[in-house]
Amino acid sequence: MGEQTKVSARVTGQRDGADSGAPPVIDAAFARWLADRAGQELLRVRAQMGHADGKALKAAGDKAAHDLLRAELARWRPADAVLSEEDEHARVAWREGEPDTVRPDRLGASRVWIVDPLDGTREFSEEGRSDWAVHVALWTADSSSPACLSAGAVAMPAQHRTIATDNPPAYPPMPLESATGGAIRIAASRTRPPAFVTALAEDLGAELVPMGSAGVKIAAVISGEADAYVHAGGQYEWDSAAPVAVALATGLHASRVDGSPLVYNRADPKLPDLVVCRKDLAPRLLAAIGKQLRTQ
Ligand SMILES: Nc1ncnc2c1ncn2[C@@H]1O[C@H](COP(=O)(O)O)[C@@H](OP(=O)(O)O)[C@H]1O
Ligand SMILES: [Mg+2]
Repeated sequence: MGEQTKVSARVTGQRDGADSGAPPVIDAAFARWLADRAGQELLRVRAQMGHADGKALKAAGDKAAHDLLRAELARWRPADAVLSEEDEHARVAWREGEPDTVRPDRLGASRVWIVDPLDGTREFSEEGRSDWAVHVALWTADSSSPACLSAGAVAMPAQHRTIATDNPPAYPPMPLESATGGAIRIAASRTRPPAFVTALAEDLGAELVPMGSAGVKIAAVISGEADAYVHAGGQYEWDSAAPVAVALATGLHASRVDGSPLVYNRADPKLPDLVVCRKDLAPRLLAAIGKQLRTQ
């Protein structure tokens, strides 16, 4: 009891000390703290620059959030590797047979932070839109967590909310409209939806809900505003790692569109498709997607 009290006091003390710069020691709470910090920085950049030059705003936001995440990870988790969308060589795949000198250090690491400093970059640059997010996930080689994602946080600062694995939202999401007879609501990209998504919606009698940011769409499934998120045609590990960590922690289904598992920290960071939904909906949705893929 005494030891327990001491540990909680230390953790609480560090959390309380966030203003003085000390973040939580527990990875999931640290992920939330970090995503929130980057989110506040993005709000500051947006307020300071305004929306007159969207291209400059996107570049400034990406850089500010990336620099903050990089600096805080180097300071508080110096032994861990990082895979970030904004790193120069992040999109380049390392292949068997290439010299070890070009192998990214994350491939031999046991702990890798997979971060997207600004997901929904396009929406960030558009005035009045709140569908953009900061993603912070921790991949751990020996983790018993699904997909080896041992922590994750998605901050949606313009919506004043953050979801994270330190306090995963309840399952199942409410309201269960599709489970009670309403049409299934499928969240999909506003600008690059899967080629088959309209035909899929027609087949299922589903309603499409266009939104920006993979994190925001998965958060919509977690909160019950949508029943599923379906994506195909291109994406990278950082676009889904953090929200998938939270979705899996709440008990939702998350997989590739062919039903195979999502795998992170691979040599090639491309992870072009996924589906996130309630477990009871997964068999029906995957069967309908399979039908579309076969007719493409
Ligand atoms: N066909 C594609 N190829 C590569 N990346 C894609 C893609 N479709 C979506 N994405 C990425 O997935 C994220 C969510 O997309 P969307 O908002 O369209 O749903 C975005 O990340 P970024 O904003 O971090 O670049 C976007 O770039
Ligand atoms: Mg992204």
